[in-house]
Amino acid sequence: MSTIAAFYGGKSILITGATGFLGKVLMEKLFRTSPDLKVIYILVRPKAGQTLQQRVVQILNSKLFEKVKEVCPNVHEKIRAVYADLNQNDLAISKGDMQELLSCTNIVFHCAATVRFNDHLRHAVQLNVTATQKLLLMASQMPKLEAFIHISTAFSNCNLKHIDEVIYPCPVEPKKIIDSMEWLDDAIIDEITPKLIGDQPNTYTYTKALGEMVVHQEGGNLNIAIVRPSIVGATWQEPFPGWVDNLNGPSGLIIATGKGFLRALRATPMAVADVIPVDIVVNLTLAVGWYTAVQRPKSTLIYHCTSGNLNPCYWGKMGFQVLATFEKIPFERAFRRPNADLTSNTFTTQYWNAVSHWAPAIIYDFYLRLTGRKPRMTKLMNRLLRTVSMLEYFINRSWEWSTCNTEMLMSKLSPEDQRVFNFDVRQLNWLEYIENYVLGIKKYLLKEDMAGIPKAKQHLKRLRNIHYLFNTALLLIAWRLLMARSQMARNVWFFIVSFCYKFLSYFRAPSTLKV
Ligand SMILES: CCCCCCCCCCCCCCCCCCCCCCCCCCCCCC(=O)SCCNC(=O)CCNC(=O)[C@H](O)C(C)(C)COP(=O)(O)OP(=O)(O)OC[C@H]1O[C@@H](n2cnc3c(N)ncnc32)[C@H](O)[C@@H]1OP(=O)(O)O
Ligand SMILES: NC(=O)C1=CN([C@@H]2O[C@H](COP(=O)(O)OP(=O)(O)OC[C@H]3O[C@@H](n4cnc5c(N)ncnc54)[C@H](OP(=O)(O)O)[C@@H]3O)[C@@H](O)[C@H]2O)C=CC1
Repeated sequence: MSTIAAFYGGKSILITGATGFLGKVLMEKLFRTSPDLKVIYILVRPKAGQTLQQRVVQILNSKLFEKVKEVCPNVHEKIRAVYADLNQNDLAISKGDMQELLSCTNIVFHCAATVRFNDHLRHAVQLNVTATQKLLLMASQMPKLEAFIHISTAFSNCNLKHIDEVIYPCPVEPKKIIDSMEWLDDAIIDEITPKLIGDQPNTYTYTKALGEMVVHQEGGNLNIAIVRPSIVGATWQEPFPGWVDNLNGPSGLIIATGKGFLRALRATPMAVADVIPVDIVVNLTLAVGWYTAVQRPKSTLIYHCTSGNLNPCYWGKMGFQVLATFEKIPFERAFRRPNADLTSNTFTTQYWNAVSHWAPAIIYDFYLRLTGRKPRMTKLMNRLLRTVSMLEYFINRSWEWSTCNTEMLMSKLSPEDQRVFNFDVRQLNWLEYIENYVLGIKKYLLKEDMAGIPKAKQHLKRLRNIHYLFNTALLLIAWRLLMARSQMARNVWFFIVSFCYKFLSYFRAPSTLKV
């Protein structure tokens, strides 16, 4: 019997961000391995016209939860969706709900965050810093609380090259930032944002670092731990390989490449692609929850959930494998054949942008206009290249994260727990993982049918022929223009033609003799 699974039995667990990518997988694993847990409270806001209950039903009816329904048929009775908006000062939790949460909660997993790199600083501070502060205040009033697990990111200190499992000081105190956001207007915040974030690449990593500092400063006597995952990718094994449901991290770019929109990327092939499967993050998080509650470490422990130092994969290899997978499992209705280059300098990037991105988009929009349709490709390309530019920072650098606490925790797990809550990234086979990732994107994100693969392959063949035809026509036109303008080109052409003629005559002569 798994000690960790048994630990969560009978517990009341509070999860923020449970409707997000990580939160859903966390909830799924909890229900699957500890079906006898008492209740999972999730802080949810209504979204996209759906009520809280509709959102919960949608999650429970998804493929991700199929196995859960087998082992925990009354799962819907064990989820309690609590109305909350972490952007509001009081988190918008009703008095009654608040009382229940305060008196019952045993474990808190704080996953909610804004993960957008370009979010306005005020909003990013509100969600990633102020909300964390408010949750800590709530946690300090929970008499039954055993552990508070805060999910941060391995990139919260990405301005450093080597990152230890410690909290690094922030140039400006989080409290001062929180206060200033209350009275500064948006225009002034926009103006000071670059100065405040300093050598951090965006408001996301900056506010996640502030969030950690808040945990450190305001955690008081709480039993807290911080988990820092790197780039969270599709599931590796559980509940099944390749599950993913949003465009974040590599997923969006894999789609853009598979559909033939993205044909070149400024990336360093030998930089480490520190991707970590979401089920590994969840397994570590649950093990951390157990260890923090049971062992009550004297200080706040930080756990790096990264792959680079134990089982590195590189962007070049990853890109190569992604492209190889498209040969076997192509996406439907591609714009062009998937084939992308990693470029390493600004000049070649601009060249490829002009030739491989803008030119086809402009030609296609011209064709759409000619056929009476609305042009859309240049707009899409604009958005894609803006997205790529935001991600470039992370695919042109490598970081070293120490993983002492994570390895220490692994050594404390029983063999059964090491199996059920496996977070040993050394066991991961990247080639297999990437193939399943691409397959997962096709099935769960793009919702494409596997039966359509032969047709998709046929479509790619047609695109390849069009490509060859287009290139041949272009070459002939260029050559014809050159011949018309340059005597030298004409001389070269006649030389080649007469050479070929002589060559052929030489072979024809003996064969005539034989006859
Ligand atoms: C040795 C030599 C070998 C050579 C080998 C050669 C082979 C070469 C082959 C190369 C091919 C390469 C194949 C592909 C391989 C994969 C490459 C992967 C690169 C991945 C890089 C990932 C880096 C991530 C780093 C993360 C570090 C931090 C980790 C965290 O802690 S946070 C979690 C990550 N967070 C995110 O990812 C958020 C990112 N999103 C945003 O910040 C924003 O959404 C935005 C991208 C800035 C855009 O914001 P906007 O305000 O402009 O718009 P909006 O958000 O409304 O979205 C607009 C539309 O764009 C869509 N979209 C959103 N996100 C993405 C995305 N990540 N990718 C693509 N598209 C995205 C969104 O859906 C909107 O679409 P619409 O609804 O249709 O309008
Ligand atoms: N994905 C990644 O690559 C990485 C993620 N992380 C960290 O993991 C955690 C989870 O990330 P991930 O699951 O990918 O992110 P998602 O964007 O998928 O999920 C974010 C969650 O936060 C919730 N949320 C956002 N704003 C509010 C709000 N105002 N009130 C209530 N809830 C809100 C969202 O709810 P709603 O559904 O209503 O929008 C959603 O449940 C974050 O802390 C992130 O920093 C760390 C490293 C990498």
